[in-house]
Amino acid sequence: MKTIDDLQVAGQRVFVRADLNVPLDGTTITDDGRIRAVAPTIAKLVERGARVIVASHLGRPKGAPDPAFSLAPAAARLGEILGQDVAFAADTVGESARAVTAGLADGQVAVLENLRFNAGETSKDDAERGAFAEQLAGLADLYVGDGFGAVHRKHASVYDLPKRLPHAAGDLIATEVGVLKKLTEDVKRPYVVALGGAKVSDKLAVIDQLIEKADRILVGGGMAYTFLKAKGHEVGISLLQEDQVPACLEYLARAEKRGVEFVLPVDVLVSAEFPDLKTKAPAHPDTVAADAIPADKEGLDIGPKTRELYAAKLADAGTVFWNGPMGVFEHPDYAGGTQAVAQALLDSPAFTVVGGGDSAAAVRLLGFDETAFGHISTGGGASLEYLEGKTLPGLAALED
Ligand SMILES: Nc1ncnc2c1ncn2[C@@H]1O[C@H](COP(=O)(O)OP(=O)(O)O)[C@@H](O)[C@H]1O
Ligand SMILES: O=C(OP(=O)(O)O)[C@H](O)COP(=O)(O)O
Repeated sequence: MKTIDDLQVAGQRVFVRADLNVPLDGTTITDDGRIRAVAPTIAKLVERGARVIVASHLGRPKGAPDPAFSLAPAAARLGEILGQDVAFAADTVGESARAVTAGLADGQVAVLENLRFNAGETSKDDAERGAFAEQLAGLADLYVGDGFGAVHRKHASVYDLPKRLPHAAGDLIATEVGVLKKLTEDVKRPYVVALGGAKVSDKLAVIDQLIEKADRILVGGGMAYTFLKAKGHEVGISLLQEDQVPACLEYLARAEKRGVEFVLPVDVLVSAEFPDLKTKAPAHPDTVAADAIPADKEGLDIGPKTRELYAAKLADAGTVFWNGPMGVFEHPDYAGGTQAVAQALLDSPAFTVVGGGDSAAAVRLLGFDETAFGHISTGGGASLEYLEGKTLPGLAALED
């Protein structure tokens, strides 16, 4: 893979595909880790006299503009971090984007509006994605891929655009790949993978391959309920991927056959309602055994016995990869499971990698020192698919 050092960037319009998909409370960024992670690449390009065009997705808007998913707050934060004005285009490839990018002088930076306001960005149709990539290519001379959190997506700005412009990997991608590569080549055992979070359908599939690589798999967060259902338990109104119940049964059986320890929650915190993340009003959850979730309740965190069990399963690890919060950590009543697992990682002698936008944010928001972990990755799904051994579209496109 070429790096920025292989490109002559002075005076050139350089398109940087970043992952500025940060957690927001309205228009307030609650954790800016992903912006800080890509800022050094942008600063390097600025210093070398490039005209930098930064693009990213934020959230999952439905292919049309939606003010709730505007990148304007992220652009403003990037300006503060860089210590210079950052222009913002009110669209991605329209009149505003053309005017703002054409007006850039050497060393100036612009951020485009959310890529996913355009249906072409995420389209499954190659021609539709290609047409959008052509429009993006018209804005720039060079491409730098540095949105590690999105390299597992076969999207126009990630996969099709680098095929149309001279390209290189940014410094964040180079660092992320360097650390994860070590985890695939030289892993100290026992290798424990902890999975949680809410992107259940995406991430259940990676377990298929992880069974071949890990010694122990701990499942919490929204991921746990499809497994509990597979074991025949009532899961109430918890997050559930019904169509993957048979796959979960197969994973459990295969893990047992291969001697991989598969650990599920033994107790959970439940409530009839999803908590109010804005007011953070007390939620008064009940603690119930994992095989006794009431039909009208939803599991929102792992319970105290599970926290102890998972801490014990992490204590003797040689390597830990953790993606996905153990509960709805954004509310204090459901942050305890995530807090306990983060603390167990710090207490274990293992080399620890925490991956994912929300997982990394959780670690910082719960007050942990991020430098105490081996590596905090900006990508959750991306790291998991890398560790699975999959070819990632956004990395393959940079290698071509
Ligand atoms: N039991 C649960 N039910 C619903 N949502 C959950 C549950 N546990 C965790 N979550 C949510 O998962 C989200 C993060 O999931 P995900 O995006 O998969 O993680 P990451 O960004 O770290 O890869 C958080 O917003 C958290 O509130
Ligand atoms: O937040 C992200 O991934 P993650 O939750 O797996 O860390 C990336 O920005 C990718 O977003 P997507 O899962 O909507 O494609």
